[in-house]
Amino acid sequence: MALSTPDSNRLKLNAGPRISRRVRIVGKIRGFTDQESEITSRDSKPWVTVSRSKESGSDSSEKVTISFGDEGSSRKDVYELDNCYEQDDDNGIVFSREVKPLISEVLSGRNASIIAYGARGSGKTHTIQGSVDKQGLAAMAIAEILSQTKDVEKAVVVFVSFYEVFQDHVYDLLDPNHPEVQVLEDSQGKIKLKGLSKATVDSISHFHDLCACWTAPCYSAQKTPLQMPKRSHKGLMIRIASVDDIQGSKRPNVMNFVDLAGYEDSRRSSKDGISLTESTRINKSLYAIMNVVYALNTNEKRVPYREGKLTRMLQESLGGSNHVLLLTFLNPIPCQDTLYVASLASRSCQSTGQILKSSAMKSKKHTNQQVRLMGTPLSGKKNNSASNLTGRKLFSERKAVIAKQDEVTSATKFKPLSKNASTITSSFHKKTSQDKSDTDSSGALILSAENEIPSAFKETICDKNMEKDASPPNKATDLEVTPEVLCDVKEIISFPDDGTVGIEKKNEDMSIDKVGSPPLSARLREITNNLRLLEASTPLHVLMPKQSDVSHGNLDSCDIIEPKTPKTETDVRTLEIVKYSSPWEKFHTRSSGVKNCLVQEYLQFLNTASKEELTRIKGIGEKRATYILELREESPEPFKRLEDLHEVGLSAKEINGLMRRIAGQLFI
Ligand SMILES: Nc1ncnc2c1ncn2[C@@H]1O[C@H](COP(=O)(O)OP(=O)(O)OP(=O)(O)O)[C@@H](O)[C@H]1O
Repeated sequence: MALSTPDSNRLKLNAGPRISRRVRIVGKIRGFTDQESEITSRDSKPWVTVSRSKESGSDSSEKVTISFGDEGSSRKDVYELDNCYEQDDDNGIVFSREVKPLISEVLSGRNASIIAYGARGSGKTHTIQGSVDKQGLAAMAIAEILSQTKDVEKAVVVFVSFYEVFQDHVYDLLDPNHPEVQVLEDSQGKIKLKGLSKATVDSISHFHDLCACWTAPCYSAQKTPLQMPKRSHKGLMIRIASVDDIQGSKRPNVMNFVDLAGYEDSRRSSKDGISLTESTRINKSLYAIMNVVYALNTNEKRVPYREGKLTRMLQESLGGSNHVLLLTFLNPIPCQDTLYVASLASRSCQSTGQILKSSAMKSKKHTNQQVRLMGTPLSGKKNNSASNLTGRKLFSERKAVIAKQDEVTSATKFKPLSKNASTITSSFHKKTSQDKSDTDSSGALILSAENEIPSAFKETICDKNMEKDASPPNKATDLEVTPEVLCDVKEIISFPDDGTVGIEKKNEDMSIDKVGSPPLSARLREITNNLRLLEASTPLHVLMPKQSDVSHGNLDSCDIIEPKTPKTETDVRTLEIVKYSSPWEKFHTRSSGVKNCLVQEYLQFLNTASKEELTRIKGIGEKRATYILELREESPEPFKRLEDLHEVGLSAKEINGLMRRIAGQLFI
């Protein structure tokens, strides 16, 4: 439509360090509730602290770090965000600094989305929807839009739609019957929301009246009242169009407000008594959002919109030159879920699209290493302590495990999974009376299966010694050899006909221009790996013939003279020559290998076995087996690590017990 051109009236949202990232990630620490105020003494140190660089002050163009934990605690977890609003900052401040500039963008022809993400009870609803005595961001935005469009030349119409996404089904909240909304894609790839009502808004009081449906109980598609879903995503879609544009069937500009369901570790028994399956699904949809955020911020070629209904629905507002603001809400009192939420948000915040973009073009694997490095939490400044977070893939739930200093450390890797693309095209001709919105009746509906499975994080255990100093990711000490790096190492070995081991190709990736040049640690890593390979291919010592053999002029001795590579043990994972200092060490190392093998076999079994076979394993009953099959439908290989078994409700202790039983059975 373009109420004005996209480039006019540009706000400085992407200025400075954020230039290459599409999603701005901003924290907001919830204010204390009355109850919390009572139990928290005035003098006690806050659990969440925000550190700003001296130069930036409260300037929102500089990044901030947030840290969790007591001042005196030996463990302090520190994360970086684009900005963070503190407990006393009210909705008005967040609106004027973060949302208002986006309104100008929307009126300039772009779309914008404000997404509230956080643990349960972290203040998302209070900020987005508001409360009886405090206006939320959504209402403030409507008031501002109405005010800014009041006097424009062309008459402008503002429509609103309210919806709820519950268990991956979208419901129209404006319609009292709450019918299901279908998310369709036309032949041009445009998203159509079939069945989503819209209402024009001409005043803020009118908006408040309409808004009531946001908090009203939900009904099923069969029009029977459902128990109020406690954890669902709630959205407001504001569409702004000039009368001319409506007549010309131009698409309106959109501003979305999404109040996501609160994140809660699904292994904890929920207060609402919702089932594990439900809880896992909710979290999965949150991961879908975070995967999209990550992909956008790292300039991934493919953004996994299809991973969730909500991401699919918002697809057109999230990509391209549109703006996304991820408001990450933080509980002010110790909360494991908040740590997890902060770590995921921070991971997307640390990614530097520019570096990734150029390196990704040249070497995807190399890029993966960078993402892994960048996903490592920062070290605390105050006590200079390590703050290490167990990596986790985004599409399945993980408990936020904060490893202690000097304990096993993990780095993360962004691992794209591949799946064969397939596209099924079918015609969609039905246009029901329910179709109140954008559905194009003539459009062919493309039901394309996922071209890709969303990227995922994978845990990588690093060398323990490397972590003694939890250095920033680009320190040269990051020269650990992780399994992922080893994949690269294996790839660069070629075996020419002459039997020599060649090291080639990969160094080409290093010849990247200045802008996109990989960090020093990546280059050093590459060099070190190459050196290791050279070392592995070079005999440690050469067996020389005994003098006496030569002096006897025995022709056979020529065979002995030929230098031979000594028989050494090569670690298949690291391709390094392994020297064991004792039989115990050898036994210990090798039995770990056996253990890993068993784990892999077991995971493969879970990924492929039939229901009957699954139930033969102790600890997997009928219900769990059914759930495993359900998970396999959603993702063909849901179990990649033992920790993935948390998905089916097994605790770490139970997983351990299970593996012990399996190992024990081998000796029966
Ligand atoms: N800034 C604030 N000051 C004081 N109390 C607040 C503030 N923000 C939220 N609260 C209170 O905290 C509680 C949880 O807030 P809210 O319902 O907004 O959280 P939520 O993140 O939306 O929760 P859920 O994930 O369960 O939907 C409510 O009682 C709310 O009144």
